[in-house]
Amino acid sequence: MSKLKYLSGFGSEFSSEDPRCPNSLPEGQNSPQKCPYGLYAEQLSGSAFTAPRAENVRTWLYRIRPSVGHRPFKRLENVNVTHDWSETEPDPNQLHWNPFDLPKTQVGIDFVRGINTICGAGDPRCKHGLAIHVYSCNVSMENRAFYNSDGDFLIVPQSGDLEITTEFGKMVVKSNEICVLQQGMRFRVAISQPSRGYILEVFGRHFALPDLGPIGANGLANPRDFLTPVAKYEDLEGNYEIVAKYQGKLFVCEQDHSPFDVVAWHGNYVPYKYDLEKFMVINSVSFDHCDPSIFTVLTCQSETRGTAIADFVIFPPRWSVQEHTFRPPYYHRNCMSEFMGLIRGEYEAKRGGLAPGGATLHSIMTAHGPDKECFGAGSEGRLEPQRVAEGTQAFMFESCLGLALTKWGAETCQKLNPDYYKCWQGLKKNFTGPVKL
Ligand SMILES: O=C(O)Cc1cc(O)ccc1O
Ligand SMILES: [Fe+2]
Repeated sequence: MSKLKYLSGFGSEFSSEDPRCPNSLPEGQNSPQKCPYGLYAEQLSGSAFTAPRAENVRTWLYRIRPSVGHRPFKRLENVNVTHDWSETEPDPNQLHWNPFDLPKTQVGIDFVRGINTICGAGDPRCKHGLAIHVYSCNVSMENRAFYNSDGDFLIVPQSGDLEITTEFGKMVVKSNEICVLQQGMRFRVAISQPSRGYILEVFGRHFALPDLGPIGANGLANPRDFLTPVAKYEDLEGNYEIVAKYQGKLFVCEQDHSPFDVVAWHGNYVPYKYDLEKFMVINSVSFDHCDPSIFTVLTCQSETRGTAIADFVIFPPRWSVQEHTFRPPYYHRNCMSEFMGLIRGEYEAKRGGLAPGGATLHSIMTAHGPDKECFGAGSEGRLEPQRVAEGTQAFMFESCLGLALTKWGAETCQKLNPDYYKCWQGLKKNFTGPVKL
């Protein structure tokens, strides 16, 4: 496939026309009596009409047919997507999942069928909460599109590239890149090999770049490195399925044409992708271990100041130079929930304890931190400047909410490691005792 073009920027007002139809965007107004090329105008609203200007997001789509021309939705059964947070009993233990399986069956499982909810909290009806899923698929979505009424998907591919066709155009998202498909945006995922990854879903609020405070105007994830597709329509007749995620359940309907028929669009409510290698890492160059919030790529804020429904945080390769410091992550008990995954390599606080495609969950106030080996190496090693996490990429979904496990996450997947707690056993007492008088 030829190299795709993208628009660069975060939160920008963009406009895009498929080059096959020059001047397809109406000039000077959104809804002319007749749109150029006989297109239909349709607005996709991502915020209340009356949201403050800084948070007001919407896009105008100029399409061959309006989205409304579909037949009725019916429930799609036998899926592992759920927002029923009462399926299992609460569990305050440290949890560790071995890598989730790629589909084991000869039967084709596409991206939508391959979504399995692991844990979450809250309710999309109240526009408050989140869900964490993994996906695992072995075929492309054919004549099938998906949209999420409940919130936004932040997708973290772990293995396998995703070629994502959206109403706005196409984007290819590789491992070590992420993408965000916001509420309501229709998309289709094509793959060229069995593929697996993680999904962070937030209900009713959008991801934003974190404030930089005294860091200044630049750093962490820079806005220009976020890429949005350019308009590219298909004019295809034939049976097409639209799958909707609505109030935590999946529904499917049919229509007689491709929904990817947007010839031109303009607005600030768009899908985007980001290459994690572009992250400008900031850290202590003197002493002590900074809190991992310095590695926040995107945040979805709650109504409580500075407190996230979900932060997406990475642990990228970097130099470690701190003096007279225990450099690895500290021992920790947190008022937030910490779900971690690994894209590649190993996680510094748990070499071998977390494998690519696996996960851990350290829930609210659940004690966690470096394993025995890491503590030993971190307190004895020579503190020269050192590259850490080379060739690796761990990440964390951190949330102020208490997460409940689904039945799939706790049992069906059969990936929970009952021996996880053992990595902290045998942390021995080093106390030298009181001063001898
Ligand atoms: O390893 C973890 O679980 C996440 C984590 C990272 C860090 O840099 C400091 C504390 C912490 O809990
Ligand atoms: Fe922590």
